[in-house]
Amino acid sequence: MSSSLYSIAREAYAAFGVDTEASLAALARIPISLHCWQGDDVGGFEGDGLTGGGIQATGNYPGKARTIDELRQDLAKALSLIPGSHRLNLHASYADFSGGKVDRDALEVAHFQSWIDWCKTHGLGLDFNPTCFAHPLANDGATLSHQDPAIRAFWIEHARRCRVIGAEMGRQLETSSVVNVWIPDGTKDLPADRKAPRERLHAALDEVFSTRHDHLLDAVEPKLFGIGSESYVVGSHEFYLGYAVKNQILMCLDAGHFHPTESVADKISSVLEYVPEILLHVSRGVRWDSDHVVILDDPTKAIMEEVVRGGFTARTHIGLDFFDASINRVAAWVIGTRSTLKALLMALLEPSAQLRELEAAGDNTSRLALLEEIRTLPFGAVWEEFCTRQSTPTGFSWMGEVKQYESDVTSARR
Ligand SMILES: C[C@H](O)[C@H](O)[C@@H](O)C(=O)CO
Ligand SMILES: [Mn+2]
Repeated sequence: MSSSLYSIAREAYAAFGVDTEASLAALARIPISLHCWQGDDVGGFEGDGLTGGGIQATGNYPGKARTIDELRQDLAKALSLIPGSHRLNLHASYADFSGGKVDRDALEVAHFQSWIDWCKTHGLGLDFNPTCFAHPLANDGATLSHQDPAIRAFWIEHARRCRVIGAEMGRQLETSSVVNVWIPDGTKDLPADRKAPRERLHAALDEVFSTRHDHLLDAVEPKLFGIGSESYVVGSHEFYLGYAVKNQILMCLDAGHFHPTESVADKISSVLEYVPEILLHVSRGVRWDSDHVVILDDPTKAIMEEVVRGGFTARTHIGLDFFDASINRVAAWVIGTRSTLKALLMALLEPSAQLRELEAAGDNTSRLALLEEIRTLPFGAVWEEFCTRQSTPTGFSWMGEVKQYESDVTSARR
């Protein structure tokens, strides 16, 4: 039964022409892809952890997952506290090596079958990523654009295999897998030659993407700068936007990968003019691409407003990309995913028809007034109703469950 608070909220939104029931139904249909790498600080199961390659997890909060079983247990806990039906986003470095370890250019579906089975059991779709970092052959700061053809070939083979694996994940789970290519390639200081690495990357990507697979959605992820690639990133925005448009694949927009004064929200309708679909990496950069846990902040709200206002929900794949090792990792997943969902729900509760009418009539005064007025509508009651209907904890009560889990499970990990 709906709460009396929700009934009041429903009336309040109805006064603005908003049907909260339709918004709740729409939210329930939007999956968020939870990134496995928040659970263990991007460590993976190859044994070497996060080394080299342009990303960095900071913090040493106790209790990180050390094995596949622990990571799955933590993910299941987080998912039980997040309303809705979601997906898992897996990196290749999280392969199941129980049958024997292989290098990345020899990975096969068999190394991910237990993940596919786990996702099936938990009703999750599965997305995938080649891992082109934290590997001796990535230590030069170059992978797919490496000047050594043998090293380039290694990474081409890895990415090619990841697409085969992703397609099989999509086939078995009956929901296409988004396979996103991000590479750390770039230089710390000013390069003498910006052109040659980009030519090599272009040719390498053409090899990676040369085979068509069903049940697979290819995505490429650009970046402004990274650790060790402060002066030059081979896979820049212009590079990948051109590549995605030319090949009609997905462009990944990571909220931390632009200059801090740029609006990622503003890019969505531009990019979707030219590519069929996009992948979002919802993140929170603090001064730089720091990958802080997503919160209900203005940039996140603006991104979701654009997705909803543009009618882009079916063409947008929403993934998370943060890794904070300084707080409870299960809580980090829950905070970031619930905040992303809240931003989406807020966008779905906008009186969009009224706002468009005012804009079309040139009444920009009323448009601004209305946008300000709806900020104080009783959003919280609609969110709580969503949590209740999805049988997940309302309010702050989920944190008690994380604390209990910490004391029962993760605190014993050393
Ligand atoms: C682990 C991810 O692939 C990585 O975070 C990438 O998506 C990225 O954003 C690198 O800055
Ligand atoms: Mn990213």
